[in-house]
Amino acid sequence: MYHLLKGFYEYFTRKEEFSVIILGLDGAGKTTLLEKIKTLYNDTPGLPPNKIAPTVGQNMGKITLPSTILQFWDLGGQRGIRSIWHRYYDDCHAVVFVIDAQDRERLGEGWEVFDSVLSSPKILGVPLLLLANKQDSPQSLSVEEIRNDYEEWYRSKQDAARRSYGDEVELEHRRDRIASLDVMGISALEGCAYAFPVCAHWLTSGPSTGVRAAVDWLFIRVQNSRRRDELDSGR
Ligand SMILES: Nc1nc2c(ncn2[C@@H]2O[C@H](COP(=O)(O)OP(=O)(O)OP(=O)(O)O)[C@@H](O)[C@H]2O)c(=O)[nH]1
Ligand SMILES: [Mg+2]
Repeated sequence: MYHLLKGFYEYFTRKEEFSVIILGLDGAGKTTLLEKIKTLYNDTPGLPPNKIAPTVGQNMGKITLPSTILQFWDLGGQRGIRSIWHRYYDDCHAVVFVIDAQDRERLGEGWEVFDSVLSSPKILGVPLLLLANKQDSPQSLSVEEIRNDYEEWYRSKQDAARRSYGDEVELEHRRDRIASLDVMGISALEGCAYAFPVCAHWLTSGPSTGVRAAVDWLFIRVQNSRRRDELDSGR
């Protein structure tokens, strides 16, 4: 009887684990974000920003939410390290792509890399969140400007492809994904989502809203896509 009850208890209190990969160019703020998430959700705080070095390989962090464990994989963004990203695609349940919204010079490079992630067949059905980081900096582009910049970049890429190949088929299936793309503004450094000129969320919910809102988004989206998978497989 004890074992039966224990089995029931374990079954009903078990936590499902989901993997989230954090991608983006070097210097975008991925590790700063991971460490901020650890600080906000775990008893042991993450590393302070001044102790964070460029990532050579990967960092991992886990947080526990109601009925769910999110396991984050923060992958190094330097050019040579990006070639290992695809190894994580098969087992991930969500992708976060971090853009440095204050580094206008590297936006084009960022979009090139983002676009190759977005169109990778292995993660076509996986929830994807674009984070416009460094919103604490006055030089940063807003969420709207970041979205427009990407759409403009995408349009010119499409035009170039049409001119070269007269070919739209390959680009076409990405259109839906881009149309439904969620973009959020955060400051991984401060944890806050800034609504210029002051952080509106800060006034209502404390200074950690931006990063928390991103984690909430991930929590909801991985649950929803799991339910869809269950329905598809008739469970
Ligand atoms: N102002 C500001 N600076 C930030 C923010 N997030 C990160 N940074 C700074 O950006 C720099 C790079 O941050 P990292 O977290 O190491 O960047 P990364 O994306 O992990 O870089 P790689 O490991 O090389 O791929 C550091 O100097 C951070 O302090 C932010 O929200 N605001
Ligand atoms: Mg890093």
